[in-house]
Amino acid sequence: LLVQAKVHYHKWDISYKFKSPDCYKKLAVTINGQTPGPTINAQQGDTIVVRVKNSLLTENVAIHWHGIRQIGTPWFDGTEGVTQCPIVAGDTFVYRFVVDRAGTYLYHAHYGMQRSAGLYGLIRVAVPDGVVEPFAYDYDRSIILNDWWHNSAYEQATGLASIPFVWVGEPQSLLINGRGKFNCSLAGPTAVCNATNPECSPYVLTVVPGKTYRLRIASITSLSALNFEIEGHNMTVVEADGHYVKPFVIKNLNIYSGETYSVLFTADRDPSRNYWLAVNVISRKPETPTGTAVLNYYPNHPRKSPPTSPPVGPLWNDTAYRFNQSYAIRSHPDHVHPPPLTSDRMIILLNTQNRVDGYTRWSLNNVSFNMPHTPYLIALKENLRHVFDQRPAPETYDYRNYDIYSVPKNHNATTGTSIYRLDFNSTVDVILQNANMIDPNKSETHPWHLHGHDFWVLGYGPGKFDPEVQPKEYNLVDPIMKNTVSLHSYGWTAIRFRADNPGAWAFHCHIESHFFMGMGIVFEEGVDRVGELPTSIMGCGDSKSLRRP
Ligand SMILES: O=C1O[C@H]([C@@H](O)CO)C(O)=C1O
Repeated sequence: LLVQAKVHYHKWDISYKFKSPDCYKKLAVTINGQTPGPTINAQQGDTIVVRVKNSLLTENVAIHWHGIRQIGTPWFDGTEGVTQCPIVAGDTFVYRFVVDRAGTYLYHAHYGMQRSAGLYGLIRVAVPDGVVEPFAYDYDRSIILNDWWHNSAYEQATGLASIPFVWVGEPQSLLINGRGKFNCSLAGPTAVCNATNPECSPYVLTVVPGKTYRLRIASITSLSALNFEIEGHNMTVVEADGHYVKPFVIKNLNIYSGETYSVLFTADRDPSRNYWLAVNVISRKPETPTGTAVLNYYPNHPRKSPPTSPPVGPLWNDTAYRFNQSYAIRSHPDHVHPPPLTSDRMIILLNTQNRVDGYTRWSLNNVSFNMPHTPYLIALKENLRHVFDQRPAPETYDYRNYDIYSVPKNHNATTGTSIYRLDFNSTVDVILQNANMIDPNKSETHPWHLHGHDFWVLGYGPGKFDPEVQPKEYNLVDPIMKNTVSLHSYGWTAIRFRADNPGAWAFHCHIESHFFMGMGIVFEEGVDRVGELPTSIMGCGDSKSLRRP
């Protein structure tokens, strides 16, 4: 039987609109007038075509399809500066790619700090007809989590790139499916804040007593690590970043920016009342109120407030709690993709906060990433060698002598444009090593996202990674595959992947401001195998002359 893969056509108009997702009116980047944008629904093997019209008037845009590997279409990854030139104001750009694996994914802006302005949404890919998932449920629902600021992404970016440095600070609100609640009495005299605006009425998830729900939960926060809890209901985790998980039961879920999970829960509590869905900030000292939505037991009134106060989540600084949930995630026994038992290369990346010429930056092995504005993919394929530093980026750091628990002895670093060139089809290990920041007694959590691949998560641990010791404890039996993984405070995380997808791929901290401040690198593999680049990705920097109509 030949099953015809479908092609889904979407027409998106990107524009600024006044929005009040948390009751406070501000400018947001919207898709067809909405933030979050429309959900893309498809089936494994389908093709997605998105015709993006940039109607921002004075601002460029690019859209990344987060978790979609872009096999054979590295030019449609949507990463400005790496895989394409920005889509300039007034232009239309067509993305076309295959969603080759069922699961829950995201899309979002990948240009400057634009994502923080509201351009984001979900991609839900169903299994092929006749394929049965390793768990059962009655209904399938989505939850997209975000953090929200009242100043603009421009103001934030300018502060981060200024001397003196102006940090973005904690978000004003946490949003569940694009809705939050700011306390309007705290809004300044010139602000427009209306607590009864229907745009900021809480999201309501209505459930039928006795039924089991699959919740696809995604976090697209700009800064915050979150903890998600359904008051009074345990959850069973079954999927992470598009891979089936050995089911495990939790009271609440730690979710880092760029991660997606599916959890199951059954509406089996006292049906005479409603309950809270709650998100709380973890791993940074919370200054943002709990984000809430309503779990509405049918037939109670959806606006009937739960009689309790919302869950407050775990202690924000309980690092052991977060490590333990990370350790608990294993591949589903019937869906293990065993990793190669050895690797060809080990890259160790020390993550530090630094100063470069007085600016506050983040670095890997003392190099802070500076994106050239001729995209790497074009520079590599067309052999434009002057576009970026051709010397290899640093492979490791002085791990024998570096004290990860102290403020750096010398916090000065340099900026760089060099990349990591990988042998095609080789197996690569990357060790992320966390450390103390410039201020004493401070090491934050960083969610790292790899484009173009899934990786095996071989291990996490507190303290310093020693290449002679920790690899002996890797999980080579049933490690989960992911595209985003957390690096915990003062800890290390080890991942392994096959460099089998020709292209140029970003690997970076998913905290919007941290990537902006240089916390990322680029991998290249098999670029000689990349087919002819579409000229639609060209036109900026040194690719100007390459763009043909
Ligand atoms: O990059 C950052 O800067 C601040 C702080 O270190 C200085 O204000 C913070 O928490 C970051 O993650």
